[in-house]
Amino acid sequence: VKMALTLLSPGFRSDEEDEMAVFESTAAEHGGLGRPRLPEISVISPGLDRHPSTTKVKVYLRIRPLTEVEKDRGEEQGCVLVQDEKSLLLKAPKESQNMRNAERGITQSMHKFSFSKIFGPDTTQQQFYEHTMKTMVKDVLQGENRLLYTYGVTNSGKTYTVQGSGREAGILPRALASMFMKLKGRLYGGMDLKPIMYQDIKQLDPTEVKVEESRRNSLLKEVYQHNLATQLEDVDSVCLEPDSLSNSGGDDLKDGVQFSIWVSYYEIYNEFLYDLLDASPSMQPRKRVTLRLGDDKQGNPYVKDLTWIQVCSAEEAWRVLTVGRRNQSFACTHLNQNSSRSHSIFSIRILHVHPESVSDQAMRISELTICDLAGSERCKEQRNGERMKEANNINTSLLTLGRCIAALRHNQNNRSRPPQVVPFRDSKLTRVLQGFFCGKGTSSMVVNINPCASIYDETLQALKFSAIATQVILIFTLVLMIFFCFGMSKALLYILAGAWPINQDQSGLYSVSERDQEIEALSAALEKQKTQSSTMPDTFSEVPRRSQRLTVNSQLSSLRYELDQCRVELLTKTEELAKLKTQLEVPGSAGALTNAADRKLEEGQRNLRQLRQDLHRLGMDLQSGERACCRNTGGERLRQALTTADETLAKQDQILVELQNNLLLVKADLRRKAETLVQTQPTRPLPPPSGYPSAMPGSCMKRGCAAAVDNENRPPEKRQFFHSLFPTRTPNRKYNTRTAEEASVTPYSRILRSRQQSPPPSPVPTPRRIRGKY
Ligand SMILES: Nc1ncnc2c1ncn2[C@@H]1O[C@H](COP(=O)(O)OP(=O)(O)OP(=O)(O)O)[C@@H](O)[C@H]1O
Repeated sequence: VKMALTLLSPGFRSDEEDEMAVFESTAAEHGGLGRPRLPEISVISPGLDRHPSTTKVKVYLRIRPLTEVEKDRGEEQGCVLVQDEKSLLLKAPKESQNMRNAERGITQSMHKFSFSKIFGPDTTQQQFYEHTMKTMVKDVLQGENRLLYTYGVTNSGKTYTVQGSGREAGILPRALASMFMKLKGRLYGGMDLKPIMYQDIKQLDPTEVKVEESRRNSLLKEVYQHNLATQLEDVDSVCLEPDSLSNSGGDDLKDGVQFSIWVSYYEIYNEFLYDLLDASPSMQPRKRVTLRLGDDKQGNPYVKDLTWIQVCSAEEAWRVLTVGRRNQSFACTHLNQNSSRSHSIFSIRILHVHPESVSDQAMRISELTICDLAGSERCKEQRNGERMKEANNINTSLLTLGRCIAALRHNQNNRSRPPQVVPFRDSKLTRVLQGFFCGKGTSSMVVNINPCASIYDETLQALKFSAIATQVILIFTLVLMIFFCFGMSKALLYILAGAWPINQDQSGLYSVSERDQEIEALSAALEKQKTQSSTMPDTFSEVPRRSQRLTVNSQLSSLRYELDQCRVELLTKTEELAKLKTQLEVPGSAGALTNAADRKLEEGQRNLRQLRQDLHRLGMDLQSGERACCRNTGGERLRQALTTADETLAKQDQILVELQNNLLLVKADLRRKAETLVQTQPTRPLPPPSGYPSAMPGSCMKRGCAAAVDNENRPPEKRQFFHSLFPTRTPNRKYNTRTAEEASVTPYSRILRSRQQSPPPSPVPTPRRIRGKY
């Protein structure tokens, strides 16, 4: 932590570092978590005053105390540690997602953030007002434009900060009270001058004045008619505590100038704009008329047909706000019973009137806008479809705001490069606030957080988001805006005439040469833009239609939300990585040593790579060898099976041959016996055995026929086939060449001989059957 603080101290930091989120390794070096690769703390600096004179965005942090309910629940709050008035340390609680990620080495478990000023849980409303809003009120009365917006997770104390609760008035009623206190005796009595459009003033005719009067009266009456609780008992008495009364007079106001105060109040709900001061009695809450955005001749955005009410005291102004609150969209979410589901924007316009002068030019207009943003909340936490849709829209517009601020910051930090398009048109919120980021005035951001451990992950995201909102210097973005709105020539005219619509402080920031450099850079950027625009659709002049925007479904919004969160995360990580890289560079002689070590390491790595390649090759060879071996083994098995089958077949063949030979012998024996019988009984010839061809008695052809039958019963082709397969087998011929004596001693011949006494057998079908089977 000490090292991190050292890094943050202005004396040790480069300009670039100031703009970037940085990391510092601390506890890891002392063996804290034992993860050497990731530093334990991420240090994120959202809005330090690098150049106090040019800083335009102040980022305040307010930590609210635990509510009674949260205390009863035993909520831990040790995860939020205020180190000093500008530094905050977040320590991930055990059960948080962040801690789980840290344990996996994906992120850090501790994050350090810096702010313009941190307000702890004990800060009173009065103290908060003194350090944030008080100067803004003064500036606005001097003719400046100021914006303050609150950002944070739902239930983090945004509405409490802006409006207050009970006797604890927030910055808005305090600002109103302070303003009217300062303007005592300096209010313009008439109602004939009214603010319109972006920042114009209209001279009303008597009829229009009457319309304005009746509108105002009916609105103020509503508080009594509907018995609306004003929430704050008596604005004047509550807000103006003794210390704020000191130096509250309007001594610094210009002589002879009178002031006419007008207020407006509207909300952006689900990307629709609603006038919260529309007092039409027939108006049903569900059938509210949506307001549209328009551009004036200079291209400045404004809310069309917005109700502006002239107020003559802080109390009147507060009543107007009370009526507006009645119309605002609230709902019960799982985190807040009375959660604002819309961004509410309360504007106070001050007309600086010279009663002596009849010319409008002599008049000036300034504005204080306080925007209570809806709370960011994870969509997946919402169980109700309507709440889910709201959360999507809230997150989308908040992230567009973040993208705009990031783009503005990028353009400021990279002036030599072509500027990024600032996506003001991507949401209603950024569109209506655009002026404050582009030259109309300055803005401040209040980040509200709830210290409960159970909401740690959301709080961390909100703080990371706020880290993008750093300094936005007006002049550069104003040049850009004029380029986009009026074109190059007019912008140059503005510059050359020295007629920037900026205040004294800002015009003193840049020298003529710096201005020239900017013009050159911008000219180059414009040229590039022109060439691009010839091939691409014009994204600047085409305003997306509302109907088109409405078609974006909630799933898409959710995805965009996730994506933008990832972008924020990526941005932070990239910056952290850059910082780490610079930290890893070793200076001097130690650097030479490390370089040598690095070279050796590289060499070792090369060798290792080579070894790995070799190993890989060997592995491949081994695999193919194994495959070949498998093939060989299979073939061997097959060969063995074939050999066995061959042997079996050979045995069968032998048996068959033996049987055939025996059969032939039997036949020959039979024939001999038949001949003997014929010789012994010449007058009574025996009939030939059945199955033989018709015997021709006494014919010698019968013997020849027997030889033919012998030949016929032999299967030479089959024997040839087996011979080719098993060349070592004994040729059958050997059996055929046996002598009659040899054959006569075979078992068959013995059987046949023993049968000589029995009736002649009928063996003829047997060889046929064997032959057929064979
Ligand atoms: N500084 C504080 N001191 C005491 N109580 C506070 C403080 N800040 C907030 N609270 C209390 O915390 C609760 C939530 O605050 P609040 O309604 O202002 O939150 P929120 O951020 O506006 O929520 P949402 O975005 O949902 O509207 C309220 O009960 C409020 O009174």
